[in-house]
Amino acid sequence: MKDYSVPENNSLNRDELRRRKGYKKGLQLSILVLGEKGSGKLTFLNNLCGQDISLSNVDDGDIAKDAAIKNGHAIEDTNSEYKTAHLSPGLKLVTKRVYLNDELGVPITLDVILFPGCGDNVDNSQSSTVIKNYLEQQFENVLKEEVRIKRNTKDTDGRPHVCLYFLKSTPRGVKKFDIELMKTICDKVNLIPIIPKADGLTETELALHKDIVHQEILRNDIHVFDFKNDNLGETLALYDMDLDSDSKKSNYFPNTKIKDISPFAIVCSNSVHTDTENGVKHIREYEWGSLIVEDQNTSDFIYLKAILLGSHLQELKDVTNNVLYESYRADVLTEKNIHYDIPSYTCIDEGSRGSISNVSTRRSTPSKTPGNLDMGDENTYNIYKEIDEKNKIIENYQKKIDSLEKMLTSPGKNRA
Ligand SMILES: Nc1nc2c(ncn2[C@@H]2O[C@H](COP(=O)(O)OP(=O)(O)OP(=O)(O)O)[C@@H](O)[C@H]2O)c(=O)[nH]1
Repeated sequence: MKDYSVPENNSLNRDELRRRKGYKKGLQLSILVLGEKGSGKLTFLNNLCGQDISLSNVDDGDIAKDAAIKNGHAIEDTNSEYKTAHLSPGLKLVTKRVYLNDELGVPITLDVILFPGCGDNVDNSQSSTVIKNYLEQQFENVLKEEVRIKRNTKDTDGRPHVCLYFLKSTPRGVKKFDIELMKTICDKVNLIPIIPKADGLTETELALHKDIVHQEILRNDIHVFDFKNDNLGETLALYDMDLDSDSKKSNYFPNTKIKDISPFAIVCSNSVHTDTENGVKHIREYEWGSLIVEDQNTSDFIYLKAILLGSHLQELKDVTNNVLYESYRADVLTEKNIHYDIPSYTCIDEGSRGSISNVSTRRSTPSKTPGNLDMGDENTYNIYKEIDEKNKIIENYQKKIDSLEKMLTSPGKNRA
């Protein structure tokens, strides 16, 4: 386990201090996992978490589930044997909170969200809408909470930060249903396509399937998470692992771009092997021998794990909040003809935080001009009312700040 204490005679920069503070508090990530029955979702999650997460014993207190069910966007999972989901029509929602530590010993709270039955019904036509509604409902919950005077965003934020979409290889390429669903949700969640059970494919078949998935994504204008120019070497280094320089031990070079290996092809297993030197590893056994799931040469599993729980965890959250949610928020407020700039404090970084007065003046101005708000709409009226109350509070604070500033800058007062 890493030591996060400040070393003697060594001053840490602000970013490093902030990072360490965050690490002490622990990290949180919400993962939505989609894919048809038997595609290996649960096995992957077990390998990712390093424990049997046993979804049959779901946590009833989960926010996402409650929120969706209350709003009629998903059918409650009354049958704890969720594995029989395909026998009954419709789509279920299962959520689970898992507590784990990453390789560096940092505590991570992982919220897992699954929709058993997705793509498994004879008629799957409603699934895309249900899942899209669920994602929008999570945004809506945050938006409603944001405009309250006393906010409790911690308990109402059920937004998944990433969707791992398991695309089983079929002789006909990617299924139409999967393309439709990915298209429907790609602007609501960071999408990362996965090719599971890569051990069932020869190298040539895998390359062909990756290429087919890639082409379908481009042709259908599906927006997948943008890894920009990040490379694999850095990803592993940040997670305290090295890309094996021995080309026999790694499929890629350290400067290989992550986007060039996507979609990730993974192999997972429920068999655990523990030894004193390498700790716990997952093994997939065959008649001819065995594979270690965590080996760099076996599949892309270890890169995906490093990306999710290490190098890109914060970026997945930032993009969810600052890009996907912001776009939803702008669309909703524009639709309702609300021209207010509802404060989004998370977007204010150190650089732009300098002037509180700028922020409050900008927000307070429109509170006196309701414009063409549809005040007949109760929801709009409530939002407007809460914004107005909030702006009044900000204005009062601004007045106090102004008078304090005057006191401080007045030479007569300073001398007194
Ligand atoms: N060969 C191979 N089998 C795998 C792999 N991953 C999972 N499996 C097997 O595939 C079967 C289904 O795996 P699950 O993880 O239960 O699949 P799931 O998508 O969660 O399925 P549902 O729970 O029914 O939705 C199990 O027998 C796993 O052992 C893999 O990488 N390779």
